[in-house]
Amino acid sequence: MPRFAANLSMLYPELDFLDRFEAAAKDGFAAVEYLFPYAYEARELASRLAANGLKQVLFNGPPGDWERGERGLACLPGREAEFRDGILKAIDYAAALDCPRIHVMAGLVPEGVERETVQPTYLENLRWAAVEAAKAGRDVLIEPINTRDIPRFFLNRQDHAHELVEAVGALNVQVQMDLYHCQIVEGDVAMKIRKYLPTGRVGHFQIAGVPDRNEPDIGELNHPYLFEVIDEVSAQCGWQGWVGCEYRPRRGAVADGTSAGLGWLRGLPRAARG
Ligand SMILES: O=C(O)C(=O)[C@@H](O)CO
Ligand SMILES: [Mg+2]
Repeated sequence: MPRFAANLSMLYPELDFLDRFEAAAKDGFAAVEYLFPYAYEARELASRLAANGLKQVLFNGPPGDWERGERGLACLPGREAEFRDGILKAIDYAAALDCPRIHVMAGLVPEGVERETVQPTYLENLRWAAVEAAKAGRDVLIEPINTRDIPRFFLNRQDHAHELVEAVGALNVQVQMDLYHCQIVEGDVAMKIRKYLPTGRVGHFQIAGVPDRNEPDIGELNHPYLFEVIDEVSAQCGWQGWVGCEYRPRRGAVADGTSAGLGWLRGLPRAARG
């Protein structure tokens, strides 16, 4: 089975953020990811990781003004200086948390502007981020996201993400393949895993039930089958990454907490949470 990381931005909403580390470890996770570390001192987060024997495997660069709806700066002409400051801050956090990857959110295509118009800005920003991250020994990830959840998001499809990674041409730029978004936008998920994982350009997976982003055993995707596909292809190509559990608990959220909804994980053959 693949190795699973708990997404602490979505799992354990019944707990304060800093208490979610212990909860994930108690549920058997060996790794965590979350959206943003910036509201906390890096040393506080590092001590939570260490106290609970957890690895940090992913977080996002600063997204711009999240409360006002911004979802990344990478494709926004005129925001390059802010983008660069954010990437440098993220690299500092990644060093302090010993986190190998940073997800750089693409941002929204401005109203009335064509996607192609902002692509040069996106590529230029990614190239710059790749160089800075490489100096610090980190990978930069880009993630196609569906437009039902984030209308006008610049990057929606796996093929576009892989074209952009090729265009940047840096070994430390990879695709964050979120199977939830992939199913909503384009489907044919198993074949896309088979197509893209052997390229060495997939840095991380994420999962959630489709369509409602709840536990992976709710909805239209057959995750045990997809995990077998990831296992089979990984065995052939040597992929050793993580699968982030990025869903909003439905089964356990109210009565018993997130743990009660983890039956899908406990039920997997040779369940590997770390
Ligand atoms: O929404 C997702 O999917 C993510 O992985 C986030 O990092 C983007 O907000
Ligand atoms: Mg995701």
